[in-house]
Amino acid sequence: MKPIQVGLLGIGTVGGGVFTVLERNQDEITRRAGRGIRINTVADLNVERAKEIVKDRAQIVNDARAVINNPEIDIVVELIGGYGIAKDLVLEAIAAGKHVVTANKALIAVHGNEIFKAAHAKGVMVAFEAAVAGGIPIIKALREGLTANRIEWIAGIINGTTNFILSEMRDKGLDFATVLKEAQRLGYAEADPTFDIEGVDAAHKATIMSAIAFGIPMQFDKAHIEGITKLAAIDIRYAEQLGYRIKLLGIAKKTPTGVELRVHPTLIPTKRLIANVEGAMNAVQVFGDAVGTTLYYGKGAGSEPTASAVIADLVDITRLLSADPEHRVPYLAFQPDAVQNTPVLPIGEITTSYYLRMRVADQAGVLADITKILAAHGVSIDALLQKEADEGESQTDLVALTHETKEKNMLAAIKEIQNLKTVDGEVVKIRLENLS
Ligand SMILES: NC(=O)c1ccc[n+]([C@@H]2O[C@H](COP(=O)([O-])OP(=O)(O)OC[C@H]3O[C@@H](n4cnc5c(N)ncnc54)[C@H](O)[C@@H]3O)[C@@H](O)[C@H]2O)c1
Ligand SMILES: N[C@@H](CCO)C(=O)O
Ligand code: NA
Repeated sequence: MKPIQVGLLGIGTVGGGVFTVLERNQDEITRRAGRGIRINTVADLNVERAKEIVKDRAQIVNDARAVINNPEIDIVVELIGGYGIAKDLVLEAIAAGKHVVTANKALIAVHGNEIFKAAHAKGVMVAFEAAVAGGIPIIKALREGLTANRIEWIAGIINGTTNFILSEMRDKGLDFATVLKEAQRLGYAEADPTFDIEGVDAAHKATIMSAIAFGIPMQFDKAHIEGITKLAAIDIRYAEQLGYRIKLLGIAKKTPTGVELRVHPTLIPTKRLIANVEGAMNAVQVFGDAVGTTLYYGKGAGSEPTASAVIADLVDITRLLSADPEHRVPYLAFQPDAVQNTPVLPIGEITTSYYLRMRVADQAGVLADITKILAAHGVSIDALLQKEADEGESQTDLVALTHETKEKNMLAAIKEIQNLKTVDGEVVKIRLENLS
């Protein structure tokens, strides 16, 4: 089948990521979508910069309307940002019968009601997973995974810039202005960083989540918004002493009389998982009456993490356009004819790190014998812990952490180590995963 044709409006940070990831993973994405997804045309005011990424693999134009008016294009992806020209272009794309994907939280939070009305009238889809918490699939979780629940509340660290500022101020004692500059340098901040530090960006995202969780229109103008600019370092320290951490939270809560929609610095008990979300990471905690608490964590910004969410929307739309139910909701997430017979590896072939504990003679040369055996099997040591032998004992515990190695190499090394006269009994082996 002919690939679905996509027009990309804006190839900056996110657009560049979309182009790159779509190309890099095109085989896997096609196996999931049931159809190729091809960027037909890219529109950007900066054609020269666009060329550096696109080369000759798609058409490049400087006029976004040339994309919207192109009858070949099925889906328009808006990655320009802001509520100005982006709003006009999205409405025009809808009027032209295109499905729309956007990462633009400001646009959806402020003009979403109008946009959805137009899309409904035209029978087209508008998807915006990238607009909230970037790469974290929180829209999908709320819209699909949690549909059995009455959602009672949502609380999220949904602005990476401010979380980075608060973490760095606390851990390194740096001042606000220095850390904000660093956040801008790292590309976390909005074009206008007051949106980040004054809580506006978080309020855009909280507004979108409240609408999806409670089935209400977007009401950004009703959100209560406080940023972190008035937060004093002394209060961060006092809160720590009392067992709390201060985070900028976006909160949406259903009450019998209405919905709370608010963004402000908030004390959270330090022992909560979400209190330990540091740096530019995002996390959203959702409480549903049936499921209880669920927590979603990941990168809320950046080129490829955000592209990950944009492309997921492209796959969703491509699947939904399929006439055949089996292709719309593939049982194994990959299309039935694209499931591959990749083998599950026997345990000897897996790769991991290890914690090893052995009982060894407390004498010179033992450690050298053991490290020699490990090296001969290609196992390298990450850390060693050798306890002093207890009073009157001739043996002691030796504990080692290894770098990653194949299990069969580890087992061969352990067998030889156990054969050493200076090693007593079996080597205790526990696998270690860094999960970073
Ligand atoms: N950067 C992130 O981490 C991130 C994360 C989540 C959501 N978003 C959202 O994604 C959107 C894009 O953000 P970005 O960081 O990629 O911005 P960016 O500034 O890097 O890219 C925007 C691109 O649009 C182009 N552009 C501007 N006006 C145009 C016009 N009239 N026609 C065609 N092209 C035009 C610019 O030349 C630029 O290349 C924004 O809505 C932003 O809020 C960004
Ligand atoms: N400026 C935003 C980018 C992602 O939406 C942030 O810091 O989280
Ligand atoms: Na998301």
